[in-house]
Amino acid sequence: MMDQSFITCGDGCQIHFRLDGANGAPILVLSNSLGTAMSMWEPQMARLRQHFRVLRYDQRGHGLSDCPRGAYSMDRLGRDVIELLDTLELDRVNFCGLSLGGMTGQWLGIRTPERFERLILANTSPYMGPPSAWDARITLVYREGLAMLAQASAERWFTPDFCKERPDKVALFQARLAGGSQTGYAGCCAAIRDMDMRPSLGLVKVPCLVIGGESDPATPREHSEALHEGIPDAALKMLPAAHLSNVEQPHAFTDAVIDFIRD
Ligand SMILES: O=C(O)CCC(=O)CC(=O)O
Repeated sequence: MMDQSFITCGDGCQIHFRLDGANGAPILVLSNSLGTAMSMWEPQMARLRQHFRVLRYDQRGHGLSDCPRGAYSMDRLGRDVIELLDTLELDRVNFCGLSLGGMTGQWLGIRTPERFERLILANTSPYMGPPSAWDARITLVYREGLAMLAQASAERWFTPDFCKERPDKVALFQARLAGGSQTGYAGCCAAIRDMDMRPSLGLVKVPCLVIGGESDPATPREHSEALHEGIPDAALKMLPAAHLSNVEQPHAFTDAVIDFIRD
């Protein structure tokens, strides 16, 4: 198996993945948010690869992974990870996901806790209703395209101070969003729309670190607190950031991940 390649999932969808770091080091899987791709983890990679064999993948509908038409589900996004681990013959791993990636992480913690040593659930939520808001976003994406979302998304992803200080980074993430697949973005919106993991959080029998953003308008503090309170073995760390806290606070985010897994 090459360090960068594709697996084919049970439904025929190809998932793009990449491995970095020393063979034999503990495995850390990184799962991206809506409208990004594995490149969102660049701020973490220099340090994470010193400690872990890092397995990044593009969520279906994003990056180089396939973008099947229609509504995706959290069940399907979770199975993508399990099929990736099975194909790479990885029995037990650590997992860190942000937002959509963290929702995938919750599904994994509920359904397949035996495959995970530790879970990091960043800037995420067990429920992001109302469903009508997601239907409206899906309609907008198909009607207007992803570039239309760039301004509003940047305002949820980054604080005003960060936008002033790092317009280059903000522009990069906006360009990546605009260059993504409408079909894939809309498919993942449907998975979030149909998700409600609140009743099942007690089944997450894996030690978790919940990371929240103090200024995150997409998944605000109460969402992080709901995870912290609902998952039996969870710690909470709030960072001074908006939604993409790993980009806005790269050092604090990376420290939190390394400290939690190596604890
Ligand atoms: O970021 C995600 O993965 C889902 C939450 C969301 O829609 C963030 C945003 O673009 O506002």
